[in-house]
Amino acid sequence: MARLIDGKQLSAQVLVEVATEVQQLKAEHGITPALAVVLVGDDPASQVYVRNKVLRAEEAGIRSIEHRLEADTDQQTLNAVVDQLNKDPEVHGILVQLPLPKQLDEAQIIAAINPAKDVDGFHPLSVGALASGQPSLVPCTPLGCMIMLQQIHNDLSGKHAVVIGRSNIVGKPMAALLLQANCTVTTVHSHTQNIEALCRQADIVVAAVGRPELVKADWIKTGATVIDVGINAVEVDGRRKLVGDVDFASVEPVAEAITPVPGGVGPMTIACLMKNTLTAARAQLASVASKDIESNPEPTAAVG
Ligand SMILES: Nc1nc(=O)c2c([nH]1)NC[C@@H]1CN(c3ccc(C(=O)N[C@@H](CCC(=O)O)C(=O)O)cc3)C=[N+]21
Repeated sequence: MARLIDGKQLSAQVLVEVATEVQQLKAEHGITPALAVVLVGDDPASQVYVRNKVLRAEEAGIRSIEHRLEADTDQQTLNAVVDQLNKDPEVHGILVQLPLPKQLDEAQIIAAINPAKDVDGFHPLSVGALASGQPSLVPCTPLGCMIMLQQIHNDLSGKHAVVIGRSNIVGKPMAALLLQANCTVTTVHSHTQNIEALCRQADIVVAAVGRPELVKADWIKTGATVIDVGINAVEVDGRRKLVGDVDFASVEPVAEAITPVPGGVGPMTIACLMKNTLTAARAQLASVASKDIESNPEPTAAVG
């Protein structure tokens, strides 16, 4: 029996920590961290995400702002919304829900977000900072996965981690974080030969491809840790149900530890979004303070 890494419980712990620090920021500086979410159209996965996000923000004491735009919104209109949020000193985090309707240029919008408010960690500056080991806002899902892994491994040094999938939002930043934690990292994807054999060498498998129950028991080394990022809606006997990228029933007996779906990585993603909003609010406070010092320098002592 594998140890179950309970994302519901662990995310609740993360949220309590965030809530405590949010209260501190309010008490000491009179600042309420605020997170703005921009949702264009009505993608069903994004709807679930927005609903859960509003609930968790409330629990954390974070102010939450929603901008819902029509599915046929044009680039200029979306840019104007982002620009207004960029300039608003009372907004600390901005998240534009992906995927966007196809008339919109995702890369352009992401690059238009003020990097200081980039709580998704998708801005090119955030991506570059993570890749080069500079402090940055880290994408929420990979950050949540790292917190889950820390429950199982005190030290990830020297572990072989196989990341299945190379998306900008999960696979690539996940690989960067594992590398930062001194893992040996292999990223496998649709063009990889012998995926199963590579996975079987892994101490840690992170599955993030969006293919229902792709990873089977014979892909997994006995005693490996398995993190399942997939959230796939499938029909079983005419009912909609959520399954991961891992065939949980068959893999669970082989693994040392495994995350469930639902109740695994999903809730951690949302908790990390709150964590990033707090981090962004603090950094913005510090940056305002340093600008004040620049514009009002201490009078220099008269010499002589
Ligand atoms: N810019 C951007 N950043 C995102 O991070 C982002 C996005 N766009 N667009 C949509 C996807 C989807 N996503 C989810 C996160 C958590 C759950 C989640 O908490 N799921 C629950 C179950 C949800 C349910 O009740 O059905 C769970 O896994 O237990 C779901 C979906 C983040 N996304």
